Amino acid sequence: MNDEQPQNEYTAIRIHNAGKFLKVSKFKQELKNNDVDFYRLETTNAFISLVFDAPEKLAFAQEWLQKQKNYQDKPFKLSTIENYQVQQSTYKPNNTVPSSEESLSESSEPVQTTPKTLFEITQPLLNNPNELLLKQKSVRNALHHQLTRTLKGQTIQSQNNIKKTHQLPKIVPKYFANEQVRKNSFHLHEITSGKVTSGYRTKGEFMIQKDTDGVKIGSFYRIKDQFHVFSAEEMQENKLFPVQTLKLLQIAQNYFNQNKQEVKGLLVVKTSGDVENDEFKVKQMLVKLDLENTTVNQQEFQIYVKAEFKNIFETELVFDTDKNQFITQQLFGLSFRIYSESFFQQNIEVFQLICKQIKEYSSNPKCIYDICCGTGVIGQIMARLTDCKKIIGVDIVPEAIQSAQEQFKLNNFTDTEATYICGPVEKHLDIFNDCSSDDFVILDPPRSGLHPKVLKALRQSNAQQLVYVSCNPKSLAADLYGLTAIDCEYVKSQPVFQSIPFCIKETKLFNMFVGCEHVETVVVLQRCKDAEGTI
Ligand SMILES: C[S@@+](CC[C@H](N)C(=O)[O-])C[C@H]1O[C@@H](n2cnc3c(N)ncnc32)[C@H](O)[C@@H]1O
Repeated sequence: MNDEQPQNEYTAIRIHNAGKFLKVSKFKQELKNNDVDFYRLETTNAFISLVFDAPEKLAFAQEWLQKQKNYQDKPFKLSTIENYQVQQSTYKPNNTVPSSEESLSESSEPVQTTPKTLFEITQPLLNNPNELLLKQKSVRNALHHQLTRTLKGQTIQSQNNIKKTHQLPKIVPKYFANEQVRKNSFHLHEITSGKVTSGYRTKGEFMIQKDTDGVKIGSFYRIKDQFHVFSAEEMQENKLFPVQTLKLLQIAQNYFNQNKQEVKGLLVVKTSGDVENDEFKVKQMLVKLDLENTTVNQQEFQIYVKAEFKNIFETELVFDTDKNQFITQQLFGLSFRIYSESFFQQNIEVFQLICKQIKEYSSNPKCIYDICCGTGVIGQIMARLTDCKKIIGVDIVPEAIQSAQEQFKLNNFTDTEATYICGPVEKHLDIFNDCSSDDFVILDPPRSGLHPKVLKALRQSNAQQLVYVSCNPKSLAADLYGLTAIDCEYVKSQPVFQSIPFCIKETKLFNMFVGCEHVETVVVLQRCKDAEGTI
């Protein structure tokens, strides 16, 4: 593989639909065994991209791919991008643009996008006119694929560190066995988008490295421990981060360029925005610098950037020199403190649309369960919007719980009681013991989804309605199976669920991550009438 950024013409290939048919690790191994190096390998839900610096390398990859089983009948599709230029944007694509959802079906031609820089390869849907259609398709496929496998008795596994392999269900869930119901549940005909399409990302993580070759600031896309190096132009081209984030990277780069010491670390930049106005404005930033093996004086760096920022942007810049630093985000008349360690939603505008949608599903709840609550934002917003008098929130991150508690006090909830618990929800299952049919349970887990014990506790509780907010359709499908299956052996170590299952009432998509392949899915689940899964 090339260590340096290439300067000449290259050929990039995209393998569409690869996820289903191609084992990426095997492909990489094959390339490696044959000394075929490539500049970049990017895997997304929609496709895999590679850049080769010689035609014979591309030819080898193509030939190997052609030979793969299934290639001829249900293939992954291949598209090549000739004369791909890394530095200048001279590539004029021969685009194949599907005009409707239909044309994105399995048998359709591949969708080509227009990569102008390597950075665009890492953000494959940036400026793609078919972004929304592709996202719908990818979520639907992920959900269908996982659930269909389950129905066939095959094991399904979610992408996580908790192993969730479903065993053959004893009784096929009646609910999913009904083709019509299945279709309706996942008839994801639209994605709700916001107006803001650039500069929306409230958090960026960037590697910083200074060695004998100079300063590199890059993204997390790593190949064999190398990470992509931004040029100044490429940084400008990155449409996802607010301009202040990019300026901060430049300031950091200049600073470390002038500084003699070697540096290796991670720069985390968080911003809060005000999107009630039409224009997305970055109000505050929080910067955390984790430096490894370095002699650089952290304090010096912080003071420097702070001063620069005050002058240039008049932005209040807060440093995480101690654990008590935070930035503040206003939402629905409430404010939330974001500490460096706590999660906060990446796209504030779309998050507000999600909250409004969740509100539609609730009807005067007695208690709101905010599971994986982070800074308590969803639970507190829902409590305010529904005038609910009780909140129970759980999150594993102490700073997030600290923030939730502080905010609850500062947000002037009168006559409302809140209990925030710090720890993994799977270790606090007793909170579901008192759950009643009037309560509203909101689940917003990390990408890995919920622990099987949580699903089991929910099924055995009296909860009637759940809202599941997910950023990963794979773990969502696995968890939906656990919540809706009539009777299944979840994992060998878990007892068989013998409780009334939930059924899926509605599934909605939100374009939370514009330009990237990720999408936020909100699913409403309703308790079935009986253990047989009658809806
Ligand atoms: C997608 S975020 C949602 C946070 C919050 N609901 C919000 O809207 O900002 C997922 C949250 O789950 C928390 N988390 C991860 N694993 C957890 C676990 N086992 N138990 C409880 N919380 C967990 C993370 O700390 C993170 O705050």
